[in-house]
Amino acid sequence: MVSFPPCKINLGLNILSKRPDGYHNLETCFYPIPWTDILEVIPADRFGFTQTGQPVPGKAEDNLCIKAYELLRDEHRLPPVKIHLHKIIPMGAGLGGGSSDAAHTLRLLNTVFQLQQSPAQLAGYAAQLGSDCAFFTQDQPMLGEGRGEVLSATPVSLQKKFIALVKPDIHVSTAEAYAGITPRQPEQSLRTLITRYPVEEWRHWIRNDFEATVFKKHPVLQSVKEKLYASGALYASMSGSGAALFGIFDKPVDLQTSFPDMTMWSGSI
Ligand SMILES: C[C@](O)(CO)[C@H](O)COP(=O)(O)OP(=O)(O)OC[C@H]1O[C@@H](n2ccc(N)nc2=O)[C@H](O)[C@@H]1O
Ligand SMILES: Nc1ncnc2c1ncn2[C@@H]1O[C@H](COP(=O)(O)OP(=O)(O)OP(=O)(O)O)[C@@H](O)[C@H]1O
Repeated sequence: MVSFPPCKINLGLNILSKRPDGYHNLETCFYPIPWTDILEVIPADRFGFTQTGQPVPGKAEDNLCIKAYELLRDEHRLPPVKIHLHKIIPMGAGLGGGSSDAAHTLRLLNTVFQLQQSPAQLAGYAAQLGSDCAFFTQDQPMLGEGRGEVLSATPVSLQKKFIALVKPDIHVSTAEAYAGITPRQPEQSLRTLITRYPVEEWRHWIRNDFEATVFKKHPVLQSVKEKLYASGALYASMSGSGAALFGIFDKPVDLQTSFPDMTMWSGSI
């Protein structure tokens, strides 16, 4: 069985406090974007994992698809499977591609072996694999709190808007980005602001707390954000801990000439 794990953008990202377990409490709005990997899981005589597309850094056995399989195998005595991952979503981008692959491996296994796990149960497993993973057990925008795994519905919609994602050739380590942050409590919660104001006013109210430190280290990212606004974006921001940025437009734009050397995705959602 095949699925198409999407990526996410973060509409706002407040890093609220550092926790005793080393993680940070945050507040964000995850929004799914159909820039996808391709993932196949089939029952087999012995376990196998193959990977094409962009090479994933690290050892194959550390791939989050394998970690996801091992988690459910141990809990539900699963038989062997063959997993194939075709990697398209840029890595080190703040787009959560690895997290999405992990969550979608859980979802495929749930379907293929009829495990009857509810979305909430799958989200519980996903949270053991990474803070962003639980979101990818859902197919709709969600507010994320806690370390990102405490999810609640939000009416935010970007339907009829045009989205462009730009990934400069810079890799940002999530752990390193968190290490550079001084947490803060915003005056008003993202949950309130994001529904109170229209997209064109978000730039005055909604921010990504990673931008200050990550832009300082990689000034080209600041210039990409400025170019997105200069091209007519209603709102532009870095996603997660970077290095991808996105712009939200009210009509299709051709940004290929503005960002000739960068990996891009654009479309309506
Ligand atoms: C930046 C975001 O993409 C925003 O959605 C996420 O918070 C990142 O989530 P993720 O990649 O799933 O992160 P994890 O794999 O759980 O953690 C990687 C590292 O990031 C840091 N980390 C992550 C999430 C969080 N809420 N607080 C943290 O401090 C920790 O140092 C952790 O060791
Ligand atoms: N299936 C996978 N796809 C991508 N990366 C994977 C995968 N499995 C393990 N990884 C490891 O996770 C690292 C981060 O990948 P990912 O694409 O999730 O980063 P990201 O876009 O910065 O996401 P996030 O914002 O969730 O940290 C990779 O550099 C790689 O070492």
